[in-house]
Amino acid sequence: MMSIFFQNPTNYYKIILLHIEKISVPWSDSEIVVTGTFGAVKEDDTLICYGHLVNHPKYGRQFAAERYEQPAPSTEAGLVAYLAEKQFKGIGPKTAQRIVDRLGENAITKIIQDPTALTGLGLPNQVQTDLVSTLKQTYGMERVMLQLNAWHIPSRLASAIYQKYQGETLTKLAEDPYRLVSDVTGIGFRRADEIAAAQDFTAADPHRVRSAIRAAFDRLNNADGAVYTDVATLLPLTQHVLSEGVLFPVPDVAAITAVLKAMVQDKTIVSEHQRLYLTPYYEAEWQIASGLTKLAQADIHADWGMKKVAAAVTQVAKNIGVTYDTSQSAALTTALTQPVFLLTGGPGTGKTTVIRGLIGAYAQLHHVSLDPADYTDTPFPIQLAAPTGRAAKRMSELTGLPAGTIHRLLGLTGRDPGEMFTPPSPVSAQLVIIDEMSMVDMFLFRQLIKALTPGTQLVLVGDKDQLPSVGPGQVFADLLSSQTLPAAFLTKIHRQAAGSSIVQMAHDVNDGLVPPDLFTNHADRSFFRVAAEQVPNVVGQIVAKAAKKFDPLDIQVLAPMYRGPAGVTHLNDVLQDVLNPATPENSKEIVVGTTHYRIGDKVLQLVNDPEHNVFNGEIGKITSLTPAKQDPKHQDKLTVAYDETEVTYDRSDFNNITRAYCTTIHKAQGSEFPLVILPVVHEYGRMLERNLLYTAITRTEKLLILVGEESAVTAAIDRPGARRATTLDQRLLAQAHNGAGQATAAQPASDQAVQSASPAEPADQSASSAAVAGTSAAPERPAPPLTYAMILQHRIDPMIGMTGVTPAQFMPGHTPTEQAQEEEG
Ligand SMILES: Nc1ncnc2c1ncn2[C@@H]1O[C@H](COP(=O)(O)OP(=O)(O)OP(=O)(O)O)[C@@H](O)[C@H]1O
Repeated sequence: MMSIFFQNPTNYYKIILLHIEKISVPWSDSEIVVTGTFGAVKEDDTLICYGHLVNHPKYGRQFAAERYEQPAPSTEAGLVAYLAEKQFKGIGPKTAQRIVDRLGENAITKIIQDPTALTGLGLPNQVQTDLVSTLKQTYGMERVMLQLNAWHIPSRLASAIYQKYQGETLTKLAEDPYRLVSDVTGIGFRRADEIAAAQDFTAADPHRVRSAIRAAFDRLNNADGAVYTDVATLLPLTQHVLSEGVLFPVPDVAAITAVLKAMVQDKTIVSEHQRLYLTPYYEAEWQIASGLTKLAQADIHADWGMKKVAAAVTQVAKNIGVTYDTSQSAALTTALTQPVFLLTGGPGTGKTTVIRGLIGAYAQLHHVSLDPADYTDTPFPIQLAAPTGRAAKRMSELTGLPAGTIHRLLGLTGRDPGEMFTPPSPVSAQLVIIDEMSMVDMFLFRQLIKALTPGTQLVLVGDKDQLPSVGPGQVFADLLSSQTLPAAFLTKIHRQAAGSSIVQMAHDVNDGLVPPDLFTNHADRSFFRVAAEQVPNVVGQIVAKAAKKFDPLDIQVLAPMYRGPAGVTHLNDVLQDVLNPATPENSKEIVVGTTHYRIGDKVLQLVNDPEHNVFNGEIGKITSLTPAKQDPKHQDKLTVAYDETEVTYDRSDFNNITRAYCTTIHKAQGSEFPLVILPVVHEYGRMLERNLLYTAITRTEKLLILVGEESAVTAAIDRPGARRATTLDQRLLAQAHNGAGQATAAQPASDQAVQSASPAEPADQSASSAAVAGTSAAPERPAPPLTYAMILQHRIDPMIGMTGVTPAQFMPGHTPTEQAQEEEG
């Protein structure tokens, strides 16, 4: 028996008062409040709930059910009574008895699966239709929820699954439980594997192997930023994924290879010259290359003659008050006259100064006003954008013009992964300038390119040596290394004139040099030699002292990773105690996992949220906080003040923020801070790479304090970051070799990039299965020496991790017997 206090019809969350028959936790009352996700339960139902006792701030002790079971009517009499209930209109005890006599104890399942099972029982049509639909709506869902519970799927995920597949849930999961991995956020290969095991799937079931191959790609694409892989890397990784599902033995290589071939055949995977791509990645590269080539070949009506351009540059230099150096002037001239232009350079080389000049000279040459007030009805002709909110804000401050995130420019929310695969809103601008290009991943860049119309000028600015994007690809580095687009590499340091030794140090580190004075203290930088275990304590002391001189928002500790004693999480614990300790005056807290938030805490926004005008990378301060027990609606709430906005978060949004006394170096990209404190210890392991150190150093505006082990710093400088496995540079070269006509042909309206790539990459798809099989139907197109050499230089040994596997195993028609013969022979 129960009373339902509350139910949310959209996610099946319910609060129920249950009369207790039996309970296994200490409880003295005869009733208990239970919360959780429940199917269509009724007041006289019996439920078995699994979960734990919790202490609700207002309502006290309750039982939080993680899953539940509902014993189905287990006797014919129970079933008759159930079907005779008033919810089934037109069915009384006699009709119910007839149904059960005909269909037996499994009557409900039989009716749901095949409504014609009721034919011949003399039920009026309307009664029959109502019965089937009520059973499907209620018992159908209930049955699904029960089954999902039986597979130990937590209620939250169970309701997400039901919402996705509705009445077809069990049929779809019987066919292929692995579809959950791509269809429902929060379900990975291992959980799908458990459902498969419960349904008697076999270890080498093609759905299972296919899903493991996708999971292996997913790890390579997202953890390593790779766009493609090869058989020798993919097979052992797939085996590793398969071995994580402890319920099955690991299938042999032949079974995996067979599925891999099938995936190539059905175009889930593209195989080209021994490289394997998930098709969307392959297509994205071609679409970027052909879209960019089209932009680069469009007429931008910039044929004023060099004299006029030079005059505009001179005028703008005068207005800004600089004398551009030779490469800066050349960069400006090219940017003004070319449809697509790339500008790269280290810190202080004048990238922003060139952008400012470009905007001024562009306005002069095109006779456009730079006053946003003149554009109330028409879009501003120059659009400035950057990948993070902070970088956009900086861009706006330095140029005096409006700037926003790329997401905002393209109308993307940042919340729905599907939006990267649907057409973006077109961008109506004459000139688009993107800063911090090294942070832009291939899918975001593809959306940008798709949103631009040929005739729009595009200027991409960044520092190619900084960390590549968090997402897959290394777009900016590839665009530059393809040498197919007009580009300028600024190398002369201008900021040094202001007396900064940090900028020079950054350039040295980037060149792989250990500056001789690296560990001596300067006015603007110092080094604290400490052992790894002392780092948290020493960083805490430095920050405590610095907080007397600096606004705590201007002090930024950076570390490469979250875990470990010198990792972001532990340093945040230490620094929160230093900068914002719990005191009797500041005792209100909201606890999220192991984090305790208090008023005054410095926090970082982790995702783009255009709705609230706050973006990934922005840092703010908690200004008010209401724990649930003090809120009239019993909800935890906290408000964060950012530079330009205030955002209130409730519990469902708490994952969007984290403490920011210390942040990862990746998250700090696109931002600069007056004081940077940078621990560097061997504990960071393989993350200690040159471009990571370089990126961290270049976040500093005024003062840099390094803390840690000298040998860890020199080790990082000695270790250049690995090149990501991408082929965008080759695609651009192929487009460039094809000329204007081919570039247009290479991007048909339907975005059939795979087929469209044919002129440049003959028989891409027909070569596919052959390449997996180890032969190449398509002759290897000789790549220009620079790009090809780069790829060779970083090429992974194709047989790494393949002990006991021979290349012959990938030959057509290979069977284990053949392999045995080859080995014996
Ligand atoms: N040609 C020049 N003559 C004199 N000063 C210059 C020149 N170019 C740039 N500067 C100055 O050098 C400093 C750095 O320039 P700028 O900010 O444009 O570089 P940046 O490449 O954008 O640097 P960062 O990537 O670190 O932001 C600025 O103070 C700028 O005014």
